[in-house]
Amino acid sequence: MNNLDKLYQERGLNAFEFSRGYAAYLITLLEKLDHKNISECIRHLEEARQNANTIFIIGNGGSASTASHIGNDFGLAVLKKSNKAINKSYRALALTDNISVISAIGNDSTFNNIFLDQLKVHFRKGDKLIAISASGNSPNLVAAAEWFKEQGGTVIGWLGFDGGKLKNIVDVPIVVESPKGEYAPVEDIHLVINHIIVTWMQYHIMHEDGIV
Ligand SMILES: O=C(CO)[C@@H](O)[C@H](O)[C@H](O)[C@H](O)COP(=O)(O)O
Repeated sequence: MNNLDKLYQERGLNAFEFSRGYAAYLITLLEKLDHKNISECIRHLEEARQNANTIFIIGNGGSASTASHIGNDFGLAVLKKSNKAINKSYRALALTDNISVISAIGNDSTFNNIFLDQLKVHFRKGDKLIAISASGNSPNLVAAAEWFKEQGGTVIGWLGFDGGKLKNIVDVPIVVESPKGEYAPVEDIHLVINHIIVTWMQYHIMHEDGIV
């Protein structure tokens, strides 16, 4: 039984109490956030921005939507706040968004290659990869991360539970440590990490541009 099972089953909570208990539990996980590795992640993103490299983002299911969200925020949310004439935004690309390419790879090859094959097309030296996975064990992410590292690229993992296989593959693991199977809080906190990073980037670039 994980913590959410316990919250509902052992305490027999109604919706109001469950909502309050879920929020309180999220706070306990947020308090354990790995700020050292979040700042290390930002250091790699900055390096990519300074050198005009691309940051690829990948994930399945709920984490695919987080990848799309990051692709939007790292690029456009940052551009919005900076001096558009200079355009110092991050070159961020979610590989979850082209259904034509994903369905072709899945249909013609194997679903395990949906990110790997896209990376084979787009990867350039100096690029970075963010792999988002609650379990850390999705085979298509593991295959993409291993190949990316073989090319000399840096891989950052936004992970959950015990970090899974990806924890030992990636260069920078940000693990929302939690009982196996507790997807919802891990996915919630990955979005919080996105917003921490994006908000910091916005201030950082506005500072560079002399706006703040
Ligand atoms: O959103 C959820 C669960 O909250 C699901 O869609 C979940 O993301 C999918 O089962 C994924 O395939 C899980 O993959 P991963 O995060 O463990 O790599």
